[in-house]
Amino acid sequence: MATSMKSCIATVSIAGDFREKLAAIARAGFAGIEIFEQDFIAFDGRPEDVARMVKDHGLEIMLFQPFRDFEGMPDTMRQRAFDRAERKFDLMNQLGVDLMLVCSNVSPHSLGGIDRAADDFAQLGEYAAAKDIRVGYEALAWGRHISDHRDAWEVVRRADHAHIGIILDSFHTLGRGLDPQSIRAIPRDKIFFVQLADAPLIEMDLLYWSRHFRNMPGEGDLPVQAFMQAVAATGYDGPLSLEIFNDQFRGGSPWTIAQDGYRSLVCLMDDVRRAEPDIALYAPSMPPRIVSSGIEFIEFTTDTDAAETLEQLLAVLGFTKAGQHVSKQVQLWRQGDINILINTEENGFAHSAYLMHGTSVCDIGIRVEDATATATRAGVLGAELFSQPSIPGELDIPAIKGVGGGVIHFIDDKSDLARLWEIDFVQDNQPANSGVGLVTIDHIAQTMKYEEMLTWALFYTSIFDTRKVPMVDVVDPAGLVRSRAIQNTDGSLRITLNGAESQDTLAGRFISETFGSSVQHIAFASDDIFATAAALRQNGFEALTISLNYYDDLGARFGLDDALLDKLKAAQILYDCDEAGEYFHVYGQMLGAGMFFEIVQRTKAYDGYGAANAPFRISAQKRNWA
Ligand SMILES: O=C(O)c1ccc(O)c(O)c1
Ligand SMILES: [Mg+2]
Repeated sequence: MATSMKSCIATVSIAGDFREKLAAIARAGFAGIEIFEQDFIAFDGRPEDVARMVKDHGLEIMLFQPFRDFEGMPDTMRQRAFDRAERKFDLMNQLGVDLMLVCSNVSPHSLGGIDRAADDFAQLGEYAAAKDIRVGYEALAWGRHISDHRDAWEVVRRADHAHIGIILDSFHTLGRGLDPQSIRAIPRDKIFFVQLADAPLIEMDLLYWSRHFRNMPGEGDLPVQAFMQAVAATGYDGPLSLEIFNDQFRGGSPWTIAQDGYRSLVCLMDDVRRAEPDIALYAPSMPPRIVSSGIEFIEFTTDTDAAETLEQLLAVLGFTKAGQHVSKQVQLWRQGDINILINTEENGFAHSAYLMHGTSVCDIGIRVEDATATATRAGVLGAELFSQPSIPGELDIPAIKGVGGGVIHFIDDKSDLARLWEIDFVQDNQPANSGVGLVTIDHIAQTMKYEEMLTWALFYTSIFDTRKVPMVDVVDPAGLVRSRAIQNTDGSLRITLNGAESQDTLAGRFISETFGSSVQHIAFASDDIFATAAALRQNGFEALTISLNYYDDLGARFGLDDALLDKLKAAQILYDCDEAGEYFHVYGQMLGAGMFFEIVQRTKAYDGYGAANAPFRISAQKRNWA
C-alpha cells in the first residue's frame, strides 16, 4: 500500500518547454508526470536524456500516452497496430516508464464489438508482458465504438490479461453525464491509472470541449468529487493525475498552473476523505475549509503625502482616526465595524508594496474561527506563509501571501488576536465623529488578468468555506471584463474577482498602472443609503455622476415611482432588484490609478452586486476621469 499520495500531472497541462514544465511540476510538489508523446517528440534529446532529466527533478514518469486507434481494426490493418505498439514499448523501456494509455479508437476503419476489442487487448497484453509493460484502456467520450467507461471495463474484463487494465478519466465519464457510481464495482487492481479534470459547463462538441476547456478539479462545474469518491471506494491507491487540456494554461505561467494543480488535487482528496471517512486515503491532512465571518481590516500602504489625501477622503466618508500602532507608522481609522489601516512605514512589506504599486491595499485581515488552523490549511494547500519581525509584546498574527502578492492576515476570537486593537494600537481619545452610517465591509473587488481568474477563485474556494457565483460579463466601452463573486453562506465574506481581457478597460488600466495591485474597490454597507447619502453630502462627498438616461430607463424597467426615482437621481444612487430583494449603490470619485469606494445597501435577501449597472458605472467613471 502506498503511504503517500501519488500525485501526477500530464506534461500537456503546463506551458513552457519540457525543461520548464519539469521544473514547475517538481517545485509544486508532484511525485510524477504523464509524458505526452507530443512533448517527447518535440524535445530534442534522446529518451535516456529525458529519463535522466525527469529523475534529476525527483520525478517519475508514471504514464506514457496516448496510443491511438488500436483496437477493432479490420484484419488487413490489425498487425500494423501491434507493430506500432511494439515500437512504442521499446521507446517506453528507454524512457523508463511501464504504463501505456491506449485511448479508444476513433478511426472510421475501426470495427465495433466488445469481443473483437477484447481479443485485441488480450493479444496486446502478450506483447506488453514480454517488454514488462502494462497497458491501460481509456474510453474517449467521442470514441467511435467505445465511449463509456463501462464498455471499456467490459473489454478489459473479457481480455482477462494481467497486463491489461482500465484507465479512468473524470472528463470522459462526467463530460458525457455518466454516473460515476458504476466505477465502484471495478476491482481495484484492474484500475491502472486515474486521470482527473474538471470543466465549465458549456454546451459544445465533446472533443472540442475536452481539448480546450478542461480545468483543474474544483475550477469547473463537473462532479469530480463524486467521481473520485467512487474511485476511492474501490480501494484504488495508484497515481492521481491531472490531465488538463486548456488553451489558457498552455499560455500561462508554468509555475502558477503547476501550483494550482497541486492545490486542487490536495483539496479534492481532502474533500473525498471527509465525504468517505471509512476509506483510508493518503493525502496530506489539514483542518477543514475555513469558515470566515468577514473582513476585520483593510490596510493601505502609502507615503506621508498621499496619506493626507487618503485621510481626508476617509474623513469625508465618515471615518474617525481611532488609534496609532504601538511601534509602526500605521494609523487606524474606524467607522461601525470597519477598520481601515494606513501604513506609511519606510521599510518592511508594506513599503515594498508601495514602491511597487503606489498607494494601494497591501493587506487584508480576515476574521476566522481559528487563525492558526487557517494558516495551516492554506500552507498545506501550497500558500506561502508570511511573517514579519514584530517587537516583543506585539501580536504575531498568522498570515499568508495572497495570489496577487498582497498579504492576508487571519484574526480570531479564541486567542489574544481578539484584543488586536488594544494590544497593537494606542487608542485615540478624541470622540468619534458620528459617521455617515457605514457599518461593515460589504465586499472587496479584486482585479486581475482574465487568465488569472481561475487561480484566484481556486485560492479562495480551497481555503475558505465559500462558493463561486456564476460568471457575469461586464461591458466596458473598451472591452469585456468578466466578473465572478466568491462568497460565504451568510454573505459576511464577499470578494468579487474581475478579470480584464483588454488593457484599455478600467480594470485593465488599473492593473497595468499599479503594476498588478489587486484591490480596485471597496464597498461599505449602510443600513440606510439615503441617510448616508445625505450625511456624505454634508461632508462634501462628491458622488460619481450617473447619466440621466440611466434613471429614465430605471423607471421604465422596474416601474419605480417618481418620488423614488427623484431620490435616487438626486443622490446618484444606482438601483437593482430581483425576486430576493433590492440593491442600492453609490460610487465615489476615482483615486490615482483607478481605485474607488462604493457604498451599498441590500434589502431582504438580495445577494448580487448590481452587475446590470456596471456598464453605466464604468461609462460614468470614464467620463469623470482624466
Ligand atoms: O483528446 C484526446 O485525444 C485525448 C488523448 C488522451 C487522453 O487521455 C484523453 O483524455 C484525451
Ligand atoms: Mg485522459
